[in-house]
Amino acid sequence: MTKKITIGMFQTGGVRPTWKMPGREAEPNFTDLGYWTELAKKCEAGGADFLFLADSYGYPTLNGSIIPTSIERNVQFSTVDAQMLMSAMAAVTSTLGLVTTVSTTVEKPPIVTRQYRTLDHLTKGRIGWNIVTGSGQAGSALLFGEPLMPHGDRYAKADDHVELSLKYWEGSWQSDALIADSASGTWADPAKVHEIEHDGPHFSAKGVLVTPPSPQVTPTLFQAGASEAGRTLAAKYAEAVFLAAESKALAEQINDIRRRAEENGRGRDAVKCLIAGTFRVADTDEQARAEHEAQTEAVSLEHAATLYAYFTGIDLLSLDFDKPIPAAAANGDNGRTNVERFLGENAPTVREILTEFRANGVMGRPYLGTVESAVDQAVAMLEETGADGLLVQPEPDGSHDVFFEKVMPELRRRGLIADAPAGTTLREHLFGAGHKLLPDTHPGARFRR
Ligand SMILES: Cc1cc2nc3c(=O)[nH]c(=O)nc-3n(C[C@H](O)[C@H](O)[C@H](O)COP(=O)(O)O)c2cc1C
Repeated sequence: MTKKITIGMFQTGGVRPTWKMPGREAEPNFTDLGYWTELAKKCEAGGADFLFLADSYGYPTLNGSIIPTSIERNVQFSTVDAQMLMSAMAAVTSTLGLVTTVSTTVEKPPIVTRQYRTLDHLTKGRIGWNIVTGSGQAGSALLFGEPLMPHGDRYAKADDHVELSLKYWEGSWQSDALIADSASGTWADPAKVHEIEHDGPHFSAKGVLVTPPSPQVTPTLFQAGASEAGRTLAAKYAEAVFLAAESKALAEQINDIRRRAEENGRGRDAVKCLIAGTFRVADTDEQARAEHEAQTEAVSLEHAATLYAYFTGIDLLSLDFDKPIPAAAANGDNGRTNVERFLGENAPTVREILTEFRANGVMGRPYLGTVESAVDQAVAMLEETGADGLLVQPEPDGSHDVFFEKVMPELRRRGLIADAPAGTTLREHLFGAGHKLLPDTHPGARFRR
């Protein structure tokens, strides 16, 4: 492989696993600002293109109540608000892209557009929005006191949300509307600041985004959620997608997104496809395997089932372990990616799904072995799937230390990493210097005045 790859670092706003590691309990954790600023500094020093903080209001529920294991073992449970961390991380970095999630099901366009525009200013163009309809939907719906929205409606709402958000970002201000002339006391030209109008199936508005244009105008748009409807949304709006599955399924998803992006007039390369990558390296292949097995052993069946219920609303423990998920259980309105992943011709049994979730969660099999062999596996995965880069998962203690100390130098040695991220904005890191704004082929461009 010769092309340069994009490297994003994955974290959640959740608890760092050191709380349950004897001797490490007292280390700074997710409620310490210093933990987050150090993390951002390390990612920048290590040469990553961006740091992504996943986020959701959801938590694991079944039958209308939180699952006690979630609370007791902290399975997708305690987090802080990831977006609140972004400006602190921006203050201690100067090139690192910063990406976080806001769900289109939960937050409204005027809030989302103002938040991300503010962050785009504060980061000088390094912010990205991960658009999701939201994992842990059942919990999120209960929390907000709303019925669980049908899956298709959630994605229709997401489409409407993004369209209105793009109108605010691209259509409110002409690029030369801001005057800020102290002599005449003129802030902005009223003829060049526009009230946008929107009358969609889920959102209606007539208004102005009052925050002036920021370096990227529209933040770099990411998307996660690989169901059929999720891929449709990605092919229409996303500039980068986060994906996690087995190699064959990933190749199909990536090909599908690229084909649809092309059909939408955006071109096959308009969407950077980034795959979740977990590295588990040790001095020998055997040692890496043994360590991974020991970590898997430490995950109980209840833990794995709680995690699965969070993403899908399905209680695997109530099903026949020796059969695949029955069709009746598979048709729910929670997240679909981790249901669709285990259906079809060679569908695994419930027992096999639980085994997979104990070992690898939603992120797929790790690249396991010595540094060289783990990087070989990652490169093979990139080649087989045609992906553009990796979204690197944390290590068992929640850090990325081994990745930056060992894996990144090996990727560099193989010529897969650029010397430094391109340009100054996140969009340029992904698409090259000069690509600060949405391209003209993006649907958001038609709202420009
Ligand atoms: C690498 C990766 C990161 C993700 N990050 C988030 C996130 O931060 N918040 C969230 O709600 N969903 C996230 N998701 C996607 C959810 O799993 C998805 O929104 C959910 O499954 C619903 O979409 P679906 O029905 O298309 O699966 C992520 C997925 C992947 C693969």
